[in-house]
Amino acid sequence: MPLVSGKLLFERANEFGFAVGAFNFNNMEFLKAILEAAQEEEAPVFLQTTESAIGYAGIEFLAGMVHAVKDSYKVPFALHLDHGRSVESVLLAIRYGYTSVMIDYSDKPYKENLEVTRKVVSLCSPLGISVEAELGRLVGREDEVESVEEVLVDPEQAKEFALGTGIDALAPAIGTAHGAFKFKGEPRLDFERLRRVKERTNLPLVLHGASGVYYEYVNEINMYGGELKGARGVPDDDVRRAIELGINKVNTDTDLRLAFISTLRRMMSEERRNVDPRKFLKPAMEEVKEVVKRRIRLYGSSGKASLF
Ligand SMILES: O=C(CO)COP(=O)(O)O
Ligand SMILES: O=C[C@H](O)COP(=O)(O)O
Ligand SMILES: [Zn+2]
Ligand SMILES: [Zn+2]
Repeated sequence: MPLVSGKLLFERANEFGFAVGAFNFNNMEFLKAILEAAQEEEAPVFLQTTESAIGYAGIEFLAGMVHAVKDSYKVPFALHLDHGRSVESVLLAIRYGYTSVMIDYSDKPYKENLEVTRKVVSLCSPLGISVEAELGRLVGREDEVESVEEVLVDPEQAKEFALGTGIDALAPAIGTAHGAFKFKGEPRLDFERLRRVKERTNLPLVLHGASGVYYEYVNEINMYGGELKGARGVPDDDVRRAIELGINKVNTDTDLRLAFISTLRRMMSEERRNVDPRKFLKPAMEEVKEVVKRRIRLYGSSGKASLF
Protein backbone atom coordinates (compact mmCIF):
# COMPACT_ATOMS: atom_id res chain seq x y z
CA MET A 1 0.00 0.00 0.00
CA PRO A 2 2.57 2.71 0.89
CA LEU A 3 3.83 3.45 -2.66
CA VAL A 4 0.71 4.86 -4.29
CA SER A 5 -0.16 6.81 -7.41
CA GLY A 6 0.08 10.57 -7.11
CA LYS A 7 -3.47 10.56 -8.51
CA LEU A 8 -4.75 9.23 -5.19
CA LEU A 9 -2.89 11.86 -3.16
CA PHE A 10 -4.02 14.69 -5.43
CA GLU A 11 -7.65 13.58 -5.43
CA ARG A 12 -7.97 13.17 -1.66
CA ALA A 13 -6.18 16.42 -0.91
CA ASN A 14 -8.48 18.30 -3.31
CA GLU A 15 -11.57 16.59 -1.92
CA PHE A 16 -10.70 17.25 1.73
CA GLY A 17 -9.08 20.67 1.25
CA PHE A 18 -5.55 20.15 2.51
CA ALA A 19 -2.09 19.99 0.94
CA VAL A 20 0.28 17.07 0.73
CA GLY A 21 3.92 17.92 1.40
CA ALA A 22 6.30 17.25 -1.48
CA PHE A 23 9.92 17.03 -0.40
CA ASN A 24 13.03 16.73 -2.58
CA PHE A 25 15.76 14.21 -1.90
CA ASN A 26 19.15 13.43 -3.43
CA ASN A 27 20.50 10.92 -0.93
CA MET A 28 19.70 8.46 1.85
CA GLU A 29 19.82 11.07 4.61
CA PHE A 30 17.07 13.26 3.15
CA LEU A 31 14.91 10.31 2.09
CA LYS A 32 15.06 8.74 5.54
CA ALA A 33 14.38 12.05 7.26
CA ILE A 34 11.30 12.66 5.07
CA LEU A 35 9.87 9.17 5.55
CA GLU A 36 10.40 9.20 9.31
CA ALA A 37 8.83 12.64 9.64
CA ALA A 38 5.83 11.50 7.55
CA GLN A 39 5.48 8.34 9.63
CA GLU A 40 5.54 10.28 12.92
CA GLU A 41 3.04 12.81 11.63
CA GLU A 42 0.91 10.10 9.99
CA ALA A 43 0.94 12.15 6.82
CA PRO A 44 0.95 11.23 3.14
CA VAL A 45 3.90 12.67 1.18
CA PHE A 46 5.38 13.06 -2.25
CA LEU A 47 9.04 11.96 -2.39
CA GLN A 48 10.47 13.85 -5.31
CA THR A 49 13.65 13.95 -7.34
CA THR A 50 14.67 16.47 -9.97
CA GLU A 51 16.70 15.63 -13.06
CA SER A 52 19.74 17.05 -11.31
CA ALA A 53 19.12 14.79 -8.30
CA ILE A 54 19.09 11.91 -10.76
CA GLY A 55 22.28 13.24 -12.35
CA TYR A 56 23.90 13.40 -8.92
CA ALA A 57 22.95 10.03 -7.40
CA GLY A 58 21.71 7.96 -10.35
CA ILE A 59 18.06 6.99 -10.74
CA GLU A 60 18.81 3.39 -9.83
CA PHE A 61 19.98 4.54 -6.38
CA LEU A 62 17.17 7.03 -5.78
CA ALA A 63 14.32 4.83 -6.98
CA GLY A 64 16.06 1.72 -5.64
CA MET A 65 16.12 3.13 -2.10
CA VAL A 66 12.42 3.96 -2.23
CA HIS A 67 11.45 0.54 -3.54
CA ALA A 68 13.68 -1.16 -0.96
CA VAL A 69 12.08 0.57 2.04
CA LYS A 70 8.51 0.95 0.84
CA ASP A 71 7.08 -1.78 3.06
CA SER A 72 8.79 -0.46 6.18
CA TYR A 73 6.53 2.61 6.32
CA LYS A 74 2.78 2.71 6.79
CA VAL A 75 1.97 6.13 5.36
CA PRO A 76 1.04 6.47 1.68
CA PHE A 77 3.65 8.12 -0.51
CA ALA A 78 4.22 8.73 -4.20
CA LEU A 79 7.58 8.74 -5.97
CA HIS A 80 7.49 11.83 -8.16
CA LEU A 81 9.68 13.28 -10.92
CA ASP A 82 10.02 16.99 -10.15
CA HIS A 83 10.46 19.39 -13.12
CA GLY A 84 10.86 16.72 -15.79
CA ARG A 85 12.15 18.61 -18.84
CA SER A 86 11.65 15.99 -21.54
CA VAL A 87 9.55 13.02 -22.58
CA GLU A 88 12.74 10.91 -22.23
CA SER A 89 13.00 11.86 -18.54
CA VAL A 90 9.39 10.83 -18.04
CA LEU A 91 9.99 7.49 -19.77
CA LEU A 92 12.99 6.86 -17.53
CA ALA A 93 10.92 7.63 -14.43
CA ILE A 94 8.20 5.24 -15.64
CA ARG A 95 10.82 2.53 -16.13
CA TYR A 96 12.03 2.98 -12.55
CA GLY A 97 8.59 2.74 -10.98
CA TYR A 98 7.79 6.40 -10.35
CA THR A 99 4.10 6.84 -9.57
CA SER A 100 3.86 10.51 -10.49
CA VAL A 101 5.65 12.90 -12.84
CA MET A 102 5.87 16.59 -13.58
CA ILE A 103 6.46 17.71 -17.14
CA ASP A 104 7.71 21.28 -17.07
CA TYR A 105 7.57 23.04 -20.42
CA SER A 106 6.50 26.27 -18.79
CA ASP A 107 9.44 28.22 -20.21
CA LYS A 108 8.57 27.12 -23.77
CA PRO A 109 5.83 28.60 -25.98
CA TYR A 110 2.32 27.81 -24.72
CA LYS A 111 1.44 25.58 -27.68
CA GLU A 112 4.52 23.46 -27.17
CA ASN A 113 3.76 23.13 -23.45
CA LEU A 114 0.22 22.02 -24.33
CA GLU A 115 1.31 19.45 -26.91
CA VAL A 116 4.12 17.88 -24.91
CA THR A 117 2.04 17.78 -21.74
CA ARG A 118 -0.81 16.12 -23.62
CA LYS A 119 1.61 13.51 -24.92
CA VAL A 120 2.94 12.83 -21.40
CA VAL A 121 -0.62 12.38 -20.13
CA SER A 122 -1.29 9.87 -22.93
CA LEU A 123 1.78 7.89 -21.81
CA CYS A 124 1.20 8.07 -18.05
CA SER A 125 -2.54 7.98 -17.56
CA PRO A 126 -3.10 4.40 -18.80
CA LEU A 127 -0.42 3.32 -16.30
CA GLY A 128 -2.13 5.11 -13.41
CA ILE A 129 0.75 7.60 -13.11
CA SER A 130 -0.25 11.16 -12.31
CA VAL A 131 0.91 14.13 -14.35
CA GLU A 132 1.61 17.63 -13.06
CA ALA A 133 2.36 20.51 -15.43
CA GLU A 134 3.19 24.18 -14.98
CA LEU A 135 1.82 27.42 -16.42
CA GLY A 136 3.56 30.75 -16.08
CA ARG A 137 7.15 30.95 -14.92
CA LEU A 138 8.83 31.00 -11.52
CA VAL A 139 11.52 33.61 -11.57
CA GLY A 140 14.20 34.38 -9.04
CA ARG A 141 14.71 37.85 -7.65
CA GLU A 142 17.71 38.28 -9.90
CA ASP A 143 15.70 37.73 -13.06
CA GLU A 144 14.85 40.78 -15.09
CA VAL A 145 11.18 40.65 -15.87
CA GLU A 146 9.38 43.22 -18.00
CA SER A 147 5.94 42.68 -16.50
CA VAL A 148 4.27 40.42 -13.99
CA GLU A 149 1.54 39.53 -16.47
CA GLU A 150 4.20 38.00 -18.63
CA VAL A 151 5.34 35.46 -16.03
CA LEU A 152 2.30 34.72 -13.87
CA VAL A 153 -0.37 32.21 -14.83
CA ASP A 154 -3.36 33.37 -16.90
CA PRO A 155 -6.49 31.80 -15.31
CA GLU A 156 -8.39 31.55 -18.62
CA GLN A 157 -5.45 29.85 -20.26
CA ALA A 158 -5.23 27.49 -17.25
CA LYS A 159 -8.78 26.32 -17.93
CA GLU A 160 -8.08 25.70 -21.60
CA PHE A 161 -4.81 23.93 -20.73
CA ALA A 162 -6.50 21.67 -18.17
CA LEU A 163 -9.20 20.65 -20.66
CA GLY A 164 -6.74 20.28 -23.53
CA THR A 165 -4.24 18.08 -21.69
CA GLY A 166 -6.09 15.98 -19.10
CA ILE A 167 -3.47 16.68 -16.40
CA ASP A 168 -4.03 15.57 -12.79
CA ALA A 169 -2.53 18.71 -11.25
CA LEU A 170 -1.39 22.17 -12.24
CA ALA A 171 1.40 24.34 -10.84
CA PRO A 172 0.32 27.95 -11.46
CA ALA A 173 3.02 30.62 -11.18
CA ILE A 174 1.66 33.14 -8.64
CA GLY A 175 4.83 34.96 -7.65
CA THR A 176 7.02 32.46 -5.79
CA ALA A 177 10.56 31.49 -6.83
CA HIS A 178 12.89 28.58 -6.14
CA GLY A 179 15.81 28.85 -3.72
CA ALA A 180 16.68 30.94 -0.67
CA PHE A 181 16.30 34.38 -2.30
CA LYS A 182 12.68 34.65 -3.34
CA PHE A 183 11.75 38.29 -2.99
CA LYS A 184 13.53 41.59 -3.42
CA GLY A 185 11.23 43.39 -0.98
CA GLU A 186 8.15 42.17 0.84
CA PRO A 187 6.87 38.71 -0.16
CA ARG A 188 3.97 39.07 -2.58
CA LEU A 189 1.86 36.20 -3.80
CA ASP A 190 -1.02 36.81 -6.19
CA PHE A 191 -3.82 35.16 -4.20
CA GLU A 192 -6.59 36.56 -6.38
CA ARG A 193 -5.00 34.93 -9.41
CA LEU A 194 -4.76 31.65 -7.49
CA ARG A 195 -8.44 31.86 -6.52
CA ARG A 196 -9.39 32.38 -10.17
CA VAL A 197 -7.27 29.44 -11.37
CA LYS A 198 -8.99 27.17 -8.84
CA GLU A 199 -12.42 28.45 -9.78
CA ARG A 200 -11.79 27.95 -13.50
CA THR A 201 -10.11 24.52 -13.31
CA ASN A 202 -11.12 22.91 -10.00
CA LEU A 203 -7.88 20.94 -10.38
CA PRO A 204 -5.51 19.98 -7.57
CA LEU A 205 -2.98 22.84 -7.57
CA VAL A 206 0.71 22.81 -6.68
CA LEU A 207 2.77 25.54 -5.04
CA HIS A 208 6.43 25.52 -6.06
CA GLY A 209 9.10 27.65 -4.44
CA ALA A 210 7.22 27.53 -1.15
CA SER A 211 10.07 27.26 1.36
CA GLY A 212 9.85 29.46 4.45
CA VAL A 213 13.63 30.09 4.53
CA TYR A 214 13.44 30.17 8.32
CA TYR A 215 15.48 32.78 10.13
CA GLU A 216 16.99 30.29 12.63
CA TYR A 217 18.71 28.32 9.87
CA VAL A 218 19.80 31.32 7.83
CA ASN A 219 21.20 32.92 10.96
CA GLU A 220 23.10 29.80 11.98
CA ILE A 221 24.57 29.44 8.49
CA ASN A 222 25.68 33.08 8.56
CA MET A 223 27.14 32.63 12.07
CA TYR A 224 29.29 29.70 11.03
CA GLY A 225 30.88 31.09 7.91
CA GLY A 226 28.03 31.06 5.38
CA GLU A 227 26.90 34.01 3.28
CA LEU A 228 23.12 34.13 3.00
CA LYS A 229 22.40 37.77 3.65
CA GLY A 230 19.10 38.85 2.14
CA ALA A 231 17.67 35.32 2.04
CA ARG A 232 13.89 35.43 2.13
CA GLY A 233 11.10 32.86 1.92
CA VAL A 234 7.32 32.54 1.84
CA PRO A 235 5.76 33.38 5.25
CA ASP A 236 3.84 30.50 6.89
CA ASP A 237 0.63 32.55 6.83
CA ASP A 238 0.88 32.91 3.06
CA VAL A 239 1.29 29.15 2.69
CA ARG A 240 -1.83 28.64 4.84
CA ARG A 241 -3.78 31.13 2.76
CA ALA A 242 -2.66 29.48 -0.49
CA ILE A 243 -3.89 26.12 0.81
CA GLU A 244 -7.25 27.65 1.76
CA LEU A 245 -7.51 28.90 -1.81
CA GLY A 246 -6.91 25.49 -3.36
CA ILE A 247 -3.24 24.46 -3.20
CA ASN A 248 -3.06 20.67 -2.66
CA LYS A 249 0.67 19.96 -2.99
CA VAL A 250 3.40 22.17 -1.58
CA ASN A 251 6.99 21.72 -2.79
CA THR A 252 9.81 22.23 -0.30
CA ASP A 253 13.48 21.68 -0.98
CA THR A 254 15.37 24.75 0.24
CA ASP A 255 14.13 24.47 3.86
CA LEU A 256 15.53 20.93 4.04
CA ARG A 257 18.84 22.09 2.58
CA LEU A 258 19.07 24.96 5.08
CA ALA A 259 18.31 22.65 8.02
CA PHE A 260 20.99 20.24 6.83
CA ILE A 261 23.71 22.76 5.99
CA SER A 262 23.22 24.86 9.13
CA THR A 263 23.73 21.77 11.29
CA LEU A 264 26.76 20.65 9.29
CA ARG A 265 28.37 24.09 9.49
CA ARG A 266 27.87 24.30 13.25
CA MET A 267 28.96 20.73 13.94
CA MET A 268 32.06 20.94 11.78
CA SER A 269 33.12 24.10 13.53
CA GLU A 270 32.43 22.65 17.01
CA GLU A 271 33.75 19.10 16.57
CA ARG A 272 37.13 19.83 15.09
CA ARG A 273 38.72 16.48 15.84
CA ASN A 274 35.95 14.37 14.38
CA VAL A 275 36.62 12.56 11.11
CA ASP A 276 33.62 10.23 11.18
CA PRO A 277 31.08 11.67 8.68
CA ARG A 278 28.21 9.95 10.48
CA LYS A 279 28.73 12.15 13.53
CA PHE A 280 27.95 15.15 11.33
CA LEU A 281 25.35 13.56 9.11
CA LYS A 282 23.16 12.07 11.83
CA PRO A 283 22.31 15.38 13.56
CA ALA A 284 21.91 17.03 10.14
CA MET A 285 19.45 14.29 9.16
CA GLU A 286 17.57 14.80 12.46
CA GLU A 287 17.25 18.53 11.72
CA VAL A 288 15.87 17.77 8.24
CA LYS A 289 13.32 15.49 9.90
CA GLU A 290 12.31 18.32 12.28
CA VAL A 291 11.78 20.79 9.48
CA VAL A 292 9.77 18.27 7.44
CA LYS A 293 7.50 17.70 10.44
CA ARG A 294 7.09 21.44 10.85
CA ARG A 295 6.10 21.80 7.20
CA ILE A 296 3.70 18.84 7.33
CA ARG A 297 1.90 20.49 10.26
CA LEU A 298 1.77 23.78 8.39
CA TYR A 299 0.10 22.07 5.42
CA GLY A 300 -2.62 20.52 7.61
CA SER A 301 -1.64 17.04 6.48
CA SER A 302 -0.79 15.54 9.89
CA GLY A 303 -3.03 12.54 10.53
CA LYS A 304 -4.31 12.53 6.94
CA ALA A 305 -2.78 9.10 6.23
CA SER A 306 -5.97 7.72 7.76
CA LEU A 307 -7.92 8.93 4.69
CA PHE A 308 -6.19 6.32 2.53
O1 LIG B 1 9.57 24.06 -5.85
C1 LIG B 1 10.45 23.39 -5.36
C2 LIG B 1 10.81 22.10 -5.97
O2 LIG B 1 10.11 21.83 -7.13
C3 LIG B 1 11.23 23.80 -4.15
O3 LIG B 1 11.03 25.13 -3.80
P1 LIG B 1 11.95 25.81 -2.66
O4 LIG B 1 13.24 26.21 -3.30
O5 LIG B 1 11.17 26.99 -2.18
O6 LIG B 1 12.12 24.80 -1.56
O1 LIG C 1 13.24 22.56 -8.51
C1 LIG C 1 13.53 22.84 -7.38
C2 LIG C 1 14.70 22.43 -6.66
O2 LIG C 1 14.76 23.03 -5.40
C3 LIG C 1 16.00 22.58 -7.41
O3 LIG C 1 16.49 21.34 -7.33
P1 LIG C 1 17.82 20.84 -8.06
O4 LIG C 1 18.94 21.62 -7.49
O5 LIG C 1 17.83 19.38 -7.64
O6 LIG C 1 17.61 20.99 -9.53
ZN1 LIG D 1 9.08 25.61 -14.02
ZN1 LIG E 1 9.70 23.56 -8.29
